Amino acid sequence: MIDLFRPPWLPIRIASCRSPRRVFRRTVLSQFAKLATSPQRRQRQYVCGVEAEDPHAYSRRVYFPVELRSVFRNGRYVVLHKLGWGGYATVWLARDTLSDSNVALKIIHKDVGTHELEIMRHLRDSPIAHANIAHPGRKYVVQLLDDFDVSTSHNCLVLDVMGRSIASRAEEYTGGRLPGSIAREVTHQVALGLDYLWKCRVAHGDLYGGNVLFAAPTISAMAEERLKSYLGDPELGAVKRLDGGPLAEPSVPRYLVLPRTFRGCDAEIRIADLGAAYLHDTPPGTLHTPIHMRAPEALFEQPLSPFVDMWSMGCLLFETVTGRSFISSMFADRWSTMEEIQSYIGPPPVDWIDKLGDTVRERINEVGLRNIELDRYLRLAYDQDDAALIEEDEDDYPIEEYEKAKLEFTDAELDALSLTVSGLLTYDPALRNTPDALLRSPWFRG
Ligand SMILES: Nc1ncnc2c1ncn2[C@@H]1O[C@H](COP(=O)(O)OP(=O)(O)OP(=O)(O)O)[C@@H](O)[C@H]1O
Repeated sequence: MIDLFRPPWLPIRIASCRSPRRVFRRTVLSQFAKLATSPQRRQRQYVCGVEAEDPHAYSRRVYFPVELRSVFRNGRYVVLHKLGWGGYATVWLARDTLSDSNVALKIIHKDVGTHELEIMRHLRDSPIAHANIAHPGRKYVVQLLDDFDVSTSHNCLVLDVMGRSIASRAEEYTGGRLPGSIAREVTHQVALGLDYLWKCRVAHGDLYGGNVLFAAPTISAMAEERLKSYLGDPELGAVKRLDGGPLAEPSVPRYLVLPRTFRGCDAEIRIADLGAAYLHDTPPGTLHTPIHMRAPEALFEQPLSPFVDMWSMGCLLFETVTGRSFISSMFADRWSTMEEIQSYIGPPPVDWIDKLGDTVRERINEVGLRNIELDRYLRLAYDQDDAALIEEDEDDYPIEEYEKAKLEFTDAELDALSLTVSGLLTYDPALRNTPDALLRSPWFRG
């Protein structure tokens, strides 16, 4: 039987200074998942020389074709570069000629984008959002600057330009974590942003380090000519047909643009991507949060509530401060996640198990718990002490040394962190702290 608690990466010689588990999961597994589901595997008709979105998605009209210097909204927005792409959207850097600033245009298919637009309009226009306009967390949540129809099938959301995510920035630091003072400040800002969303009756529904981006105020405010020279010439890749024929479909652009990312400023974050957000009184049936940060009620098919965000916040706190994922098993599927959660916070409520099918129930009851208290697990993760984390496996799987992060927090600070995390990582959603209570945690008082 596969031992899900034995990190399978250990026999591999790793010379990286970053956390191997994190790097492996984020890069190799996500690339594998993307490849496995990529339509390019099914039927390839087009190729493109730059690493960018799948050109076939244009052919299927998932993306709207955009070229550099395209203009939108009667000439108000002029496209300068590309910022990225997601499953249903491409995101472009544009000059807002009315406000003389630079913005992000998220051009998204209406089949999925109307929901995100509704939530963002709620945050901009609803009476409850107006009542919270002075909330200190508002500035830490992405704001809708403008929106308009691009075509009958696509919307455009105009957003602030933002920098890299806290997760990708953390990977640049020794030990895969942000410096302590930034980690504390970032988690405080996320908690404030969550409190603002909570008061506006909105749950984010997909909170993880990849959706918390650093703000990029310098880029937003940069004068047009300076920005253009700063950006240089965008790298383009011609879209070609594999059979050598001419591009016949007007929905497929002539070229794709290699996206440009900005580091952003380490002082301020934005909670981004409200594509999975929901109003408190209309929770969804399922979550799309990465499995290793998904609340256990979603894994156990229990009803969802706004408290799923508080579980994700617990995972985010753990990960941002330690540089290690709360769920460490390499293939973080539903099973390994359920099993690993049990080893840190004990078995799930009996009525959750009772509601599962026989096979699932048997498997849950069979799990050999490793039983390591959350507080100890958190400290070992903070110390990046792999030898102690894997205990009995040590002889079988010799550990390669890699450069660890500096220890910056005192014992008392780690006590406060541990208390805060344990107030979020509980099975019963009703026992998790609200953002309001979270903000009173001594962890944030430093
Ligand atoms: N406001 C922004 N400023 C800068 N870059 C952005 C901004 N919004 C999105 N991006 C970039 O574009 C990429 C895709 O955006 P986003 O994730 O919002 O699209 P999506 O289709 O909703 O994605 P997914 O399919 O993952 O849900 C992001 O990974 C990020 O790199």
